[in-house]
Amino acid sequence: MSDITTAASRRLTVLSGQIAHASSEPSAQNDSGHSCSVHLGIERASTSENSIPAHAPPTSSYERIHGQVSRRPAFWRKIEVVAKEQLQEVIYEKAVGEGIAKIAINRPEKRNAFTPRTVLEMSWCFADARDDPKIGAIILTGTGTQAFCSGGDQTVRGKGGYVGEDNVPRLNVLDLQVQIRRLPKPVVAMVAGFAVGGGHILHMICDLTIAADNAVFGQTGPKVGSFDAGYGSTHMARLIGQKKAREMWFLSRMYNAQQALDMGLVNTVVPLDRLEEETVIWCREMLRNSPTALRVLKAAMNADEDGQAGIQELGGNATLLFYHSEEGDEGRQAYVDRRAPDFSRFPRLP
Ligand SMILES: CC(C)(COP(=O)(O)OP(=O)(O)OC[C@H]1O[C@@H](n2cnc3c(N)ncnc32)[C@H](O)[C@@H]1OP(=O)(O)O)[C@@H](O)C(=O)NCCC(=O)NCCSC(=O)c1cc(O)c2ccccc2c1O
Repeated sequence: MSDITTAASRRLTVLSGQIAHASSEPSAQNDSGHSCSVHLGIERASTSENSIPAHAPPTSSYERIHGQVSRRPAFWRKIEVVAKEQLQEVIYEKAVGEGIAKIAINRPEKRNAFTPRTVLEMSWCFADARDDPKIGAIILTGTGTQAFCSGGDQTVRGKGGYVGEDNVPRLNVLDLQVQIRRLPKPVVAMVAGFAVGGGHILHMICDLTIAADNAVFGQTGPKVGSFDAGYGSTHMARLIGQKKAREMWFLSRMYNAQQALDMGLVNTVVPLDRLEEETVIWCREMLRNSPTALRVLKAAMNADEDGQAGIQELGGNATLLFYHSEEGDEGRQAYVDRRAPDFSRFPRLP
């Protein structure tokens, strides 16, 4: 696809989102029995001249079967204690009756800048969401509408990193980046306001980014004496291309939501007051799909970038699936039975 076509199709993503949400959509019964309007989850390739209204009847069996998810608001249950610790700088919630977790940096007075403690708390929440078999999608966000995250809190930055209660200087957000990447469930950044510095890197690490129309993106490191020469630069170059990545870091400018969409930094842009609604819809669409398919796809896309560490992650998925098979179990059972394994009944697939 040419750059022009790509940019045009990205614009259409915004447009079709607006059409879908602005139109008077049909009502449907949701899973809790309440009346709700529905979202046609399939983008139609169309121009603005001949666009099909989103409330038109489904045109294919695929659309009829898969096209709609509920757009009722999620109902969140707050979790105050994680890893036996009271959360102080993060709000952690799970949606009642559906597999979505939400982790929000809660330092709005600092534009959600993170300290080592914030990062540690996020890490506990991600670990909890990973281990909870009911959770299939995780939202990362910041509280308030002014910032997703403004990166490391510069007031606690010491010579060797950011300093917390234990006085040890850390760059522990790097471990968090790896944790999010390795997490075998989709992580969605829900961005309102500023996503800058280390906060910009966090959204890039997430699998998807839903941006509000007030979102602002940028790298500030070269202005504040910092840089991320890991995923923050190399993954960015894969996302938006070498020239744009160098521009973003070398000039340290800010970019609005439409510019971010045009660059391929975000997946879609929606009005601020519909940010959570749209993010939840994207999560619900993913939750309908095969968790194993999503898991292995994420690992494959990581493996393409992550060298041996990526192959290890992808290989771990192969082992996990193999353990579920009779062939894999025959080896284990033979060991336990103190006999030689008999793999003769398993086909040598072409
Ligand atoms: C984000 C802003 C552009 C917002 O500007 P705005 O005008 O809307 O708001 P204020 O500037 O008035 O901010 C309100 C309030 O918040 C405080 N604040 C904001 N951001 C931070 C921050 N990052 N650290 C500390 N405090 C912050 C601000 O001081 C105000 O407080 P008052 O007391 O005065 O009310 C703008 O705020 C801005 O530019 N912020 C700084 C962005 C930044 O440079 N971030 C750090 C980049 S470096 C980084 O994040 C980083 C972290 C790592 O852990 C790394 C690890 C490894 C390698 C690299 C790393 C790295 O680069």
